[in-house]
Amino acid sequence: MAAETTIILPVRGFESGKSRLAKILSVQERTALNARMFAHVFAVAREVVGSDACLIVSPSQEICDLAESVGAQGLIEGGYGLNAALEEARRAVRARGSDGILALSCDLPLLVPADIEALLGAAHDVVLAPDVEGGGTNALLARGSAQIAYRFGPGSYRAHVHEAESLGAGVAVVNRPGLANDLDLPGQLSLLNNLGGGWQPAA
Ligand SMILES: Nc1nc2c(ncn2[C@@H]2O[C@H](COP(=O)(O)OP(=O)(O)OP(=O)(O)O)[C@@H](O)[C@H]2O)c(=O)[nH]1
Ligand SMILES: O=C(O)[C@H](O)COP(=O)(O)O
Repeated sequence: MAAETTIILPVRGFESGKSRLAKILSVQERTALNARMFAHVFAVAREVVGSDACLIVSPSQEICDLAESVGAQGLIEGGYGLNAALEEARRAVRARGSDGILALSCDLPLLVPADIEALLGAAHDVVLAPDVEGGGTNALLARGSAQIAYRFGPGSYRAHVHEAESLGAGVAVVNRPGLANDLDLPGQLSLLNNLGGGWQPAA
């Protein structure tokens, strides 16, 4: 039977992601950091919906192989950035009949299962989790025919609200620490204290 909600996890190659941290972390350190954050978010997603309701979209064969080794679906993207990758993933998910599609960022060190459950429990067609500043979108759940265009990039939260309003879809907003605190900048590295070791910068 098709899953009620499928979670799409978009992830850049571990070596290339989090380029805004390149001034303070080496490529090896950023690789470890990205791998650690992905492992965390993926584990939480699997705990809530199960591996077979997770689709990882990435330019990295290694990451897709990793996803498939634990029963999730891996999809290699065509290479045109985050929004295009998510659209490709959404087509794949819809082809298998899932009703709800949750696009979830993989840079959320504080994420816990109750965060995803809060998104799934919101009774609206479009459910958004903005970042702490209200600029970006860290999670976007769209149900049924309310499949709004992905507008990730600067100001994406307002853009997603606008897309939903244009479609006449009801919007719920979920504000929780685990969803709002994405890690982008050096000043946010302390968020990683929530995770175990494996990413620490060299002394
Ligand atoms: N598949 C895929 N995922 C992406 C792409 N760009 C960003 N992501 C993922 O989208 C989520 C949010 O991305 P950002 O906060 O922009 O992270 P980032 O691109 O690694 O960070 P910067 O390089 O500092 O901009 C993370 O899970 C990223 O891995 C892309 O082109 N393709
Ligand atoms: O809304 C977005 O585009 C993504 O969450 C990434 O935003 P960020 O680069 O501010 O993390």
